[in-house]
Amino acid sequence: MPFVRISGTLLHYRLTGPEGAPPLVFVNSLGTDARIWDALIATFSDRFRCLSYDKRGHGLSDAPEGDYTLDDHLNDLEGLLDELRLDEGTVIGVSIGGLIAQGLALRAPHRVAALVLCCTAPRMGDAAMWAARIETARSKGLESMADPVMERWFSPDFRRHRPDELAGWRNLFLRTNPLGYANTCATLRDTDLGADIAQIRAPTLIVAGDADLAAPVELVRNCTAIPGSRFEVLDGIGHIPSIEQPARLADLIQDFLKEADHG
Ligand SMILES: O=C(O)CC1=CCC(=O)O1
Repeated sequence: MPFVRISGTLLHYRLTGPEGAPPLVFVNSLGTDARIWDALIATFSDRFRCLSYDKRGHGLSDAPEGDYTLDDHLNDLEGLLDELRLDEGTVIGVSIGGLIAQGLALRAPHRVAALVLCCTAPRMGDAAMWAARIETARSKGLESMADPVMERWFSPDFRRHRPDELAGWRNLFLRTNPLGYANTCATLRDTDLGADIAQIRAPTLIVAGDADLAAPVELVRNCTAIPGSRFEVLDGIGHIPSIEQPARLADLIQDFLKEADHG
């Protein structure tokens, strides 16, 4: 069954690939669900055990009431890994998913063989910006945000040339539970790992997109405080490289895993 209850919260997950193969764990961004990883997982699931899940407040997972903390997300992820008996893996996160990945590497380093941080930073946005988004989501829902969010997620080229995909991902955003969305914005409002990430010892690949308006290249560069990390910029790509250019992202991850001796 692709559902599991962690401390009362129902989480939806997908697990593919050979049993016993090295795990890849995928963590989604705000306003999306596990489907953003499908194309990438298709290229890895012949030789890796691939876990993706809808983080709380998103997709088919529960959207509990109240502001979510980084620890809530980490408890969910560690609970899921325990339940599926995945002791250690490469954790690949985008945006808030990358923040959760950094949090896991700090809280449970033994579980993180390597990190892939896409379009993320130790601190994203500021408190006032997240407070405004929380207020809008709670009082009016997500409709009024959909167009600006698509501009932040996707490059101008993607929006111009791939209108059906744009419409589909917009639908995904609009079908997100507004309260789950707002409660997740609270995690972003309250989390700053800037003083901590220099302690991370996992081999780390950092990926930015030069057309990303949500996490501009210079913001993502803050992740390079992780010692020994490798920083790559994908040209012409927005905030969700696993959707816009999964093959280019897969190549970067494959090279990195080989170098880190995990592939
Ligand atoms: O601005 C957006 O909606 C994109 C985003 C910020 C944090 C996250 O996970 O996605």
